[in-house]
Amino acid sequence: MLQINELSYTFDAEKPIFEKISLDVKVGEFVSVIGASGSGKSTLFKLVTGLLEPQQGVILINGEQGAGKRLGSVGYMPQKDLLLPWRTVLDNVLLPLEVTKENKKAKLPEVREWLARFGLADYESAYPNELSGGMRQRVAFLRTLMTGKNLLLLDEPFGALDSMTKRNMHSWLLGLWGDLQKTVLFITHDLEEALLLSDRIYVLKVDGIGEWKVNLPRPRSSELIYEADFIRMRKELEWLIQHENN
Ligand SMILES: Nc1ncnc2c1ncn2[C@@H]1O[C@H](COP(=O)(O)OP(=O)(O)OP(=O)(O)O)[C@@H](O)[C@H]1O
Repeated sequence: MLQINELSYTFDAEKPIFEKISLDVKVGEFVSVIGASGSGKSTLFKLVTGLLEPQQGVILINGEQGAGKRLGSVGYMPQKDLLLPWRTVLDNVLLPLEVTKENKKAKLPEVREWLARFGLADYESAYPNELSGGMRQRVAFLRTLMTGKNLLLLDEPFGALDSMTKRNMHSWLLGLWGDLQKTVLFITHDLEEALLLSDRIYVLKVDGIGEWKVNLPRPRSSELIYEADFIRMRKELEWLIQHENN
C-alpha cells in the first residue's frame, strides 16, 4: 500500500535528515516508526502525506506517485487531538464527511454504530472540554477513520496521555484492530507501545533505517507486556536503538 524507495531529504545540505531510506507497508499491516527526537519522523510523515516533496527517491501509495495523489490518500491523526471546541462530538466526527460533501444524514447510522464501538455513544452531544484525554483521542481517531482512507498515519496519538489511560487505549485498540481493516503507519517514542501494537517496526537512525519484525500472534492482549518473550524483545530493541545511536 505504501512503498518508499531510496528517499533522501535535507533542510540543510551539510546535515541530511535521511539519505536513501526505504520502507514499505502492506495492506492491513500495523507498522511503527521509532527514532530519537530530531531523527526525522515528522518530516517522513510530511513527505508521505504530500506536504513535502522528496528531493530524491520515490513514495508510492497504491502504486501512485505525486504529492497531489498522496494528499488525498491518507487519513492523518496528530498527537494533539485538534478537536473543534465549538462542535459536539458528533459534529467533530462528521467533519471529514462535510469536507468531502458527502451525505451526512445517510451516514449517521454507521457513524452512531462506530461511536458506540468507541465507547462514545452517550457523549455524541458533549463538547470536547467535557471529555477525558482518552475520550478526546478516541473522538480524534474516529474522525480520522471517517475520512474513509485505508492508510492511516498516526503521529504519536497517545503520546500526551498518562500511563494508565495510554494502557487502556492500547487494550481498546488491540480489541478493535481485527475489525478496522485499515493499514496504519504509526509514530511513537514508546518501545513498549510499538512492540505491543505493531506487525513490524522501523527504527530511524542517523545512517539509515532498520527493520524489526514483531513475531507475536494476534489477537493480542495488553497483558503481553508482562510476558518473558515480550520483555526479552523489548530489551533487544532497546539495545539496538541505543547501540545504533551511539
Ligand atoms: N521546516 C524546517 N526547516 C529546517 N529544519 C527543519 C524543519 N523541520 C524540521 N527541521 C529539522 O529537521 C530535523 C528532523 O525534524 P523532525 O521534526 O522531522 O524530527 P522528529 O523525529 O519528528 O522529532 P521529534 O520526535 O522531536 O518530534 C530536526 O533537526 C529539525 O530541527
